[in-house]
Amino acid sequence: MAIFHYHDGELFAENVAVAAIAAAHGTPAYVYSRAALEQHWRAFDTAFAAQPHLVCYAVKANSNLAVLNVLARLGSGFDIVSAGELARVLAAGGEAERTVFSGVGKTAEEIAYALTANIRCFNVESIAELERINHVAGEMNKVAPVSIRVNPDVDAGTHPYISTGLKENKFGIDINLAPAVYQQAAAMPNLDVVGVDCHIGSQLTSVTPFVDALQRVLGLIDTLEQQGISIHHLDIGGGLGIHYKDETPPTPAAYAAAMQSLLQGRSLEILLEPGRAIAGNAGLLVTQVEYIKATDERRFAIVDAAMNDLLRPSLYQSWMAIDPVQPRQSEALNYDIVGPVCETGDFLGKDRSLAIAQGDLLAIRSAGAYGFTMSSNYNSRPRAPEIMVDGDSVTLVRARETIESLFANEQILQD
Ligand SMILES: Cc1ncc(COP(=O)(O)O)c(C=O)c1O
Ligand SMILES: N[C@@H](CCCC[NH3+])C(=O)O
Repeated sequence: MAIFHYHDGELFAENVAVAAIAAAHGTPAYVYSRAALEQHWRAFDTAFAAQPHLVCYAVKANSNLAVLNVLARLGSGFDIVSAGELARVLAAGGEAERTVFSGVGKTAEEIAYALTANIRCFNVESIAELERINHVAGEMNKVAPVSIRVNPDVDAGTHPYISTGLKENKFGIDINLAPAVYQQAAAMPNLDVVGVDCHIGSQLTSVTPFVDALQRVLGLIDTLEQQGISIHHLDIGGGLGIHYKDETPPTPAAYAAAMQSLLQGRSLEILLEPGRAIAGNAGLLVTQVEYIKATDERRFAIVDAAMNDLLRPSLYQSWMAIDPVQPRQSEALNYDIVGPVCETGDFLGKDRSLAIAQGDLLAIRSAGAYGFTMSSNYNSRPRAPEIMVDGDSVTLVRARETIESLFANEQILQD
């Protein structure tokens, strides 16, 4: 049985009617499925079972403590990009020793915090960052485990805003320059070179760019071996796409098979950093139609969720499925699904054929990744609650923000 499915004419999350969740917690609201999170994480873990590996879930996709805790209980590692994400992992019961620290802009404070926590590895993105980590580790009398994120100059074939492995992107170190940078790193007294890292982009729907990148990275590892630098782990990043509309991304098993065909005979531990493929289709955003408004040009369904709740359609023109929670039999008409925010770009879907009326609930699908984590308070809108379904049980895992909390840290001048 699909985890989000229709039964008796209404949408369910596991064994719970989405309309019942909306009635209890209001809208807009994020709804996650524990079973889906577990199933998606296990799909990666099982696919790579043939070799030493660690699935390091990319926290940025969905960093709710309950989500991180569900994955930590399975033995997940984590990929973080800030001190805040590390603090979340630790608060959720995850282990720093199973956590890698990515990102181009780590501050000295973040590096010190990660070293104190005993992080598994820093994925380093520049020479200046290597120098900073070496310096901070030295001051703390520590040796920092590092791997260098290399940029293999591979076209991931995805949206330009989420492609990261091209020379023109800010990420990583040019793979052609990497041997010299590894020599520099190896000579720094407070660094321990343990790995190579590569992440080429997000929402990839073909294995070809992954395979191309892996071939280049394995060539680098061979070069490094010849230069006396031995590599313990290879972090192949995240990026595997999901089904939003008509994509047919490779399954984790197909992805693993393609990668493993190149890895045979090598004694490398493989680290993975999937985010979207674990959390994306484990969540939806439920929203209510506030008004129907027709002009000469278009028909709008104005809903109570907006770009501040779910930015992907506005930011990337992403298409996300929008389904009625309790479908009607009436005639379907074309609607633009828009929010109350004062921006023309505030839309969740355009030209959608739907049979709906004022007051109806809609589910925006595939919203478990890069949904809540990219939300904001724009237009002074409190952030939506997050709710985890587990079989028959429903837990509010983050309460709806209150209006007072929006300005609790502000103050007015005294005179
Ligand atoms: C370094 C790094 N690792 C992992 C991820 C997770 O990517 P995805 O959610 O596409 O699997 C990202 C985001 O693209 C990233 O920048
Ligand atoms: N936020 C993006 C993905 C960015 C990946 C982060 N490295 C999305 O929603 O598709």
